[in-house]
Amino acid sequence: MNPIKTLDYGHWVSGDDTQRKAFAKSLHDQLVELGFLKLKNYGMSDDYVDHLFNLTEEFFKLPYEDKKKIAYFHGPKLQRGWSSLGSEKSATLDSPENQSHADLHDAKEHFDCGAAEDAAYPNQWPDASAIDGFQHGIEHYFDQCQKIGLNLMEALEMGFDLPPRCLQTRFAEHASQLRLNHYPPIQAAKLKDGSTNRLWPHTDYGILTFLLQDTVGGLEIWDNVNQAGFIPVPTSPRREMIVNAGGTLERLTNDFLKAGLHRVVSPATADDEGMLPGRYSIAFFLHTSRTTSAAPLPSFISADHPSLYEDITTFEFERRRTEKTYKDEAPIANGQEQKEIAV
Ligand SMILES: O=C(O)CCC(=O)C(=O)O
Ligand SMILES: [Fe+2]
Repeated sequence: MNPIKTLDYGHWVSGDDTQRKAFAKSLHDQLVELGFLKLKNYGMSDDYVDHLFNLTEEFFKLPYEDKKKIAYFHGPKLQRGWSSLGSEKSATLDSPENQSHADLHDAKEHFDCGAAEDAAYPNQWPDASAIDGFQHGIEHYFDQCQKIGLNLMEALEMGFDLPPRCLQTRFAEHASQLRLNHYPPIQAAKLKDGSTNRLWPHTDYGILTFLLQDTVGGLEIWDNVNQAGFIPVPTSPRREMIVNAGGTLERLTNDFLKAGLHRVVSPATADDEGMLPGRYSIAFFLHTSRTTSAAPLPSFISADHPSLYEDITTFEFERRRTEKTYKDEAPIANGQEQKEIAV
């Protein structure tokens, strides 16, 4: 049986005391045991989510020249705008099996943005004339996710029996990020040759990630319960929101809770010789204010379990992680090369 449980978010926001306590306990248990769960009834209709996926598809279908205008180049700034195929290298992150594989490619392109209020790192949007309603639609979804995230922080405080508001007060600044992912159609055989994957195993950096995926499949999570390999995340029902714990939460809890390792591969049902269809996903990364500490909270430190992490800011933690993924960055491929990398 698939161990990813589905929690009813409605029980948290409008349930009675018993339902709220049960939700907080399940959230805690799922994150501690597996690092993943799914949410239903999170307040967005199927039509709304369809609209988001339509905007996502429209963005990636824009001509190469339009995307290039808002290309992100690695540097001191945070990721904003379009990252071309192969520019980021998730294989250099933290999977036990791929630590030194800087030459492995992710067969995807993505678009990143922060909060509209995040003046320190302004967003880069495509021309409004090229794609109607994109900025407004994505900003709106961003705000919905941020609200869900803050609500879940209260649930986590209850689930972990932490002092009230000790997590919620860490979000004064708007430092979360939203990523649209596009995995272009690719020959299944290309993923089997060992150098390319849709997305190599990695953990995310923030507190929690909220992920929506389309119906193509291929997302797999590490089975932390049995330690017996990766297990597929079912694509149906499509509208459930997948939640996973990120690296900052792992640090704050002093490893009491581990960040969920995940990857995107060929779906199990794929024909080994054929083409995999293109795939889209939408990931929201809930981050604390950049100046807050990423050292373990006092509640998770004891004589038996001393602090495992140095006291750096969450921003510094994220910066170090991003630095790794752009190691050996290739120059941005031109339009034709983009197509060749994809197939
Ligand atoms: O595409 C997916 O399903 C996963 C995306 C992901 O893990 C990420 O963007 O960090
Ligand atoms: Fe991820």
